[in-house]
Amino acid sequence: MKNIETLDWSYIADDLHRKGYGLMEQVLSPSECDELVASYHEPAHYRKTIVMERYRFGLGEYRYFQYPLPDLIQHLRQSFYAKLAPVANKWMQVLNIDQHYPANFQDFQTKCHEKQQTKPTVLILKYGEGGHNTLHQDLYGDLFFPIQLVIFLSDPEKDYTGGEFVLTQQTPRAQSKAIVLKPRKGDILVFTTNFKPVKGTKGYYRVNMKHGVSEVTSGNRFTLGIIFHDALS
Ligand SMILES: O=C(O)CCC(=O)C(=O)O
Ligand SMILES: [Fe+2]
Repeated sequence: MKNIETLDWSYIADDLHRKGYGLMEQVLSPSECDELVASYHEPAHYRKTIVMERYRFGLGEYRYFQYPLPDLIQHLRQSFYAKLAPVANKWMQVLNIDQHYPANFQDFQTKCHEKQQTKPTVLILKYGEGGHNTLHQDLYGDLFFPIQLVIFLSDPEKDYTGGEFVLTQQTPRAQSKAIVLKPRKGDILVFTTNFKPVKGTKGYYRVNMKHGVSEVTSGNRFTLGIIFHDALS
């Protein structure tokens, strides 16, 4: 894994402010990705498996990790949080929302626990042919962090086809804009969980964002999602 400290954080912060997402290329090595994919089949890591069609979330399956998280994931969650908290705080400030995110992850987690949000939300997702994920937002209680990550564990065109990552951006009183991305294995996509500020003529306003995955047309696609807030259940 690349050293998180040496990634270009000012570039990512800029992209998040401007577009609501930013891509960090080749952060995990192919073997780290393969190990995570292999761990999908070790039930001891997980607290719950969700068959997506049962809830009409799409077609595919995902598993929520159990605490303690594997070291690599815990490290990514803590170190990305610390880099992203200033961006989140800036968003809340310009939107006049009374929410301050502590500088370090442990303190944020304590705030989640105080709201009974104690269950880990980190998940690994698997989509086969026909698999897809309907547009959604990952909110798991009142307290949420407005930015999250997806780590791409499979190679587009080699391991699967189709399966683009889709973001929609909904400006008040307008139709949604779609953004379609196809990151490579080992890339980390950082994106908005529910809304981001946009500067208008009379100050900042909110645009809502959702994300999902278009249909996988062949092969298998695995991703790892890191959401920073914990869940009520
Ligand atoms: O599989 C994907 O690319 C999206 C996963 C997702 O919705 C998430 O991690 O929150
Ligand atoms: Fe999601």
